[in-house]
Parts: sequence; C-alpha cells; structure tokens
Amino acid sequence: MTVYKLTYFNFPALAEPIRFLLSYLEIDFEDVRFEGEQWPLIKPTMPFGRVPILEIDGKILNQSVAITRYLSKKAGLAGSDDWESLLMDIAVDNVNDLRQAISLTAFEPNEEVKAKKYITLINETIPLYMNKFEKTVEENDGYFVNGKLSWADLHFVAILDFLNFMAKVDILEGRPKLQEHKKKIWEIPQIKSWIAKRPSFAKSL
Ligand SMILES: N[C@@H](CCC(=O)N[C@@H](CS)C(=O)NCC(=O)O)C(=O)O
Repeated sequence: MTVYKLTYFNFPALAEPIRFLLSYLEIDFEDVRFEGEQWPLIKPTMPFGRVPILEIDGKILNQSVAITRYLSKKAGLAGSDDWESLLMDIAVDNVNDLRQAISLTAFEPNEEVKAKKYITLINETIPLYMNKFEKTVEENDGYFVNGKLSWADLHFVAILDFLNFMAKVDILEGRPKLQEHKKKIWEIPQIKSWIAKRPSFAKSL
C-alpha cells in the first residue's frame, strides 16, 4: 500500500488543498504538524527550506500547487482536455495571487506600511479579486470552471479559512454565489468528514 506523509505547520494554509485532495481521494495520510518553535530545527531538513512537503512511499515532494494538481489528476478533477486544464490552472493561480497580496500585508513587519497596505487590500485588492470570483462562479453554474467540480473549487475553499484569518475579514461577505459554493464543497462527503476530524484552527496573527 502506498504511504502518504504530509509535513506542515499546525495550520491550514498551503497544506490544506493537499489535505482536501487526499481526503477527496479517500487516501489515508499521516498529517504531521509542527509548531513554529520547532521550525528552525526542521527547516534545514526540507529540500528548499520550506513546507509543505508530501512524502509518497518515502519520495519527498515539495511545491503545494504541483502536488495538488498531481492529486487532482488522480481524482479526475484536473480537466478533460488541455483547454479546461488551463482554465483550472488560471483559476488556481488567480486565487494564489490574492493569497500572496493578503499575506504580504499580513506579514508586513513595518506597522506603518502594514496599515497603508491593509487599506489598499480591503478597499481595492480583495474586492477586485473576489468580485471577479463571484462572477466566475455565477457564470459557471456554481463552480470555477465549466460548470463542474474541479481542483480549482477544492483549492479555493481549502485556502479560504486562511485568507479570512490573514485578511481579518470574511471575504465571502456580500458574495452569495461564493457562499453557496463553499457550502456545496463542504457538503462533499469526503470533505465533510475531513472537516469534522481536522484539528480546529483558531489563532491570532
Ligand atoms: N511555493 C511553495 C511555497 C512554500 C512556502 O512559502 N512555505 C512557507 C509556509 S506557508 C514556509 O515554509 N515558510 C517558512 C520559511 O520560509 O522559513 C509552495 O507552494 O509549496
């Protein structure tokens, strides 16, 4: 039997799309989590000094999006042709661009700069991306691409908690199509059971 071992910090963020895909596939995996204090010791043991990593039968893999895409192919969630796969890749990259903008603000060390960035984030960046996502889901029968479930949907919903946490607002507020979308993804039986058993996430930034 293939052995899967995921290593990441004790929070959702970049590992959660991988956890969603493994759960969707009903693959048992070892969910190795560590606290921030342990990181300096772990970092030098990672291929590029970063996490998440997924080990498959001892083979160490990094890059969360590449791993999620690989798993989505196994799950039949990666697109039925090159064009559809491209649209899914684009959707995932757009979500990741938003994630990057939010995290550059959340982790800005200079408080004055951070306050300025936060205003732009809340008034411009989040509305720009989220309004587009809302429209995309409305135009695609409740999904990100071509009216059918794909890894773009799982990726977005998996990373959403962390986006809200970093942005300190509910980015779905006032966006009913995306709220329905999240509900629908959470109702997928394998995702529902993962959410029921995963460690709770309540920290402050
Ligand atoms: N492109 C990589 C980025 C990995 C990454 O930035 N990981 C962060 C945690 S979210 C990390 O390991 N930070 C600790 C560090 O760089 O020391 C991926 O998607 O896997």
